[in-house]
Amino acid sequence: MLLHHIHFFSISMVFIMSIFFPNSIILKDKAGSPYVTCRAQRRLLWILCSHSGGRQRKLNPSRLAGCQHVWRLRGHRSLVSVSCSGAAHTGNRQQLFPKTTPRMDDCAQQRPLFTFGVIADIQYADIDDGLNYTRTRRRYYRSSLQLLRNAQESWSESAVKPEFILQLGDIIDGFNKGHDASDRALDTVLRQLGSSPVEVHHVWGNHEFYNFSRSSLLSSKLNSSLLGDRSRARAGSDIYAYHFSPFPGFTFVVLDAYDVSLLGREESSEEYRSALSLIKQHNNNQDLNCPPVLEGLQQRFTMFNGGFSKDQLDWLDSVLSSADEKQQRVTIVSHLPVHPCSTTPICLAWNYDELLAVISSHSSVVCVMAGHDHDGGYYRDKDTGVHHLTLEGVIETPPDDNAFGTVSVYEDRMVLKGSGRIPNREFLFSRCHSDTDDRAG
Ligand SMILES: Nc1ncnc2c1ncn2[C@@H]1O[C@H](COP(=O)(O)OP(=O)(O)O)[C@@H](O)[C@H]1O
Repeated sequence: MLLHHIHFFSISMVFIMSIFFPNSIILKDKAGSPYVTCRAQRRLLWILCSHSGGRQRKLNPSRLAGCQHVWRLRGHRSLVSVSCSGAAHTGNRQQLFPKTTPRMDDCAQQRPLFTFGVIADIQYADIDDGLNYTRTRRRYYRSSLQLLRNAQESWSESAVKPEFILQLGDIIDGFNKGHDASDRALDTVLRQLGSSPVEVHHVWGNHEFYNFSRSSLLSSKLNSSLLGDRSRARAGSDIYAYHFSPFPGFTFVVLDAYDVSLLGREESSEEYRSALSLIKQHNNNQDLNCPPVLEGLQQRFTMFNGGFSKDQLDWLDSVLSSADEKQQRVTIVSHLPVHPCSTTPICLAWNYDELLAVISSHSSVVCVMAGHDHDGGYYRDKDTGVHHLTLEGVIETPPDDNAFGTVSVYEDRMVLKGSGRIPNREFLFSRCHSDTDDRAG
């Protein structure tokens, strides 16, 4: 009964408002679908989402407002049907959006729920260009800062402002350490990143540990875990892993791929000893940065890689269980790629298989994003439907090119708009491998 009253009230409110503010209440797009356009109407939508059906939902007006000024209401072409905000009675947000979504080309016309920026391996240093270890790729240490600037300009000019930026690790290069320039280089890059108000989630890569100890990283601006969900934000005392939810129904988990590693661990620590024992089981070389074999997955056992401890995997397992229950979409973020088909084996996480096992036991994971392999890569896991994206690195991108992406998130997919050498990709959320899966990516 109460629901009917609320429903009637919502229809009446929109009707009355439309008489007084006819142009600001309902606008129609070219297809004739109505938009929510004014603050009052977003507020009304929020009230309905929050209270209808007596269920408090995690939506608030500022989130709605930040969320694009415009909310499309599904399939309702008449004024009265705006009361479809009462669809939130069921607590099912999907009903506010089309169930059948258009293909990628059409997504450009569809308003995303939210967007975010991605960028990897900036590796800034105020030094001349150089080459990678195998001397096959040029590294542009100085101009990587300009490429970051390009990314930010593009994000700040975009019609839909990103909710956040994912910085996928290796923000400054290890060479800074040798020049006693670690702090200066980090300040330079963070100042650039701070020039726009959008929040940045930082992932830690091997170059973070070439420059800083784990404890100093934890107390630095590269620790963005305070932006994460406060309850059970972190995986463990000095493990840098946390999760955050930028939009109802979506969770992002930042992982610490160097939790088990020789990097960032004191030589006297138990963690160092056990990581050393692990790598030595697979790599007999004097120089542990030199891969143990020339081909195959065993190449991953080098000192510039690392892995995930049992504590972190258990924590991830519990985060994903909770996400499964809430039917959320989870994107996992790690510096090291974890699927052998999404990268060259030399860049894989040591115990990538254990992480994949955790992922495959949960229905909520839709995507894994990583950096480290500067050539980038992509693979959709045929068994789980999870998309594994390895983003091309800024550091090996010429100054006249670009390497960043903007991801638009919809109910049933994410669409990566790549800039420069990053290709456009589409990540459908369906779990099972179907005929539509192969066109992803
Ligand atoms: N094949 C290799 N053999 C020996 N050392 C290597 C090899 N590849 C990389 N290294 C060393 O490992 C460290 C990390 O390599 P680097 O190329 O800087 O990593 P990234 O790809 O993350 O930028 C550097 O000190 C580099 O000299």
